[in-house]
Amino acid sequence: MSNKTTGSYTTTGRLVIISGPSGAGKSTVVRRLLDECDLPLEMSISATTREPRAGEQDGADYFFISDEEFQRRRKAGDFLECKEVFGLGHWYGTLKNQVASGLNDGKLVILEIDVQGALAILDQKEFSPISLFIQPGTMEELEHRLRSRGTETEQAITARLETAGREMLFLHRYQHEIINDSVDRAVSEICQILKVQKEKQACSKS
Ligand SMILES: Nc1nc2c(ncn2[C@@H]2O[C@H](COP(=O)(O)OP(=O)(O)O)[C@@H](O)[C@H]2O)c(=O)[nH]1
Ligand SMILES: Nc1ncnc2c1ncn2[C@@H]1O[C@H](COP(=O)(O)OP(=O)(O)O)[C@@H](O)[C@H]1O
Repeated sequence: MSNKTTGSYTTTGRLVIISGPSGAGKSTVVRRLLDECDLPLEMSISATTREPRAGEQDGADYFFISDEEFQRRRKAGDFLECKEVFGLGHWYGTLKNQVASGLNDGKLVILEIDVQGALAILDQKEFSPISLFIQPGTMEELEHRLRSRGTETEQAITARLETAGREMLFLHRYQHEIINDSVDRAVSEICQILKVQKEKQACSKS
């Protein structure tokens, strides 16, 4: 991942940060984007210490690992960024080895991560990620989506809603705001933004 001569990250690929409140529809939109957007996209699979939900697969949705393993890998420097999200004791982190080959191969490597993690990457000068903040329209809609998804306890829903209020304050740090009131529209807007960025990058190299 690190360019041996300059010590900086290679610029052939690009990180794409997709974040925003839990329940805004990030996973739904990213899944569709990977299927429908005609660009060299690659998903970075994060590690987490939370329990898998019904239907989630290790190595596809996340690498589900123990607290001990997570902290061991954290100390070993395996993460590009990692955070305890929602204050419920669950850690999430972007693994360096998940982004390295994609960046070297010129891919747009998608990081679906929380706002703290996004800010940590935006603060690292060696990256110039494309950053998108997905939001649901209203807090009422967010709560409705979290409840109807049916995956969280009441405590987890409350933590997500409280965190959402704080996350909205960082919207200005992102290049693009996507209001996900229609998945079709959100997917096509994001695909269009990524195409424009990819074109710009190609032009600046030629
Ligand atoms: N900082 C960071 N956040 C992550 C990472 N992977 C996932 N997240 C975020 O952790 C939060 C919780 O994710 P998850 O438990 O899957 O719940 P959901 O957002 O309600 O679907 C979401 O905001 C994710 O975007 C990661 O590698 N790093
Ligand atoms: N535009 C939308 N309109 C209505 N429901 C949506 C929309 N996008 C996502 N959802 C639903 O909202 C819930 C949360 O979406 P999800 O993708 O899991 O959010 P996140 O990954 O941001 O936590 C899911 O039940 C999903 O089907």
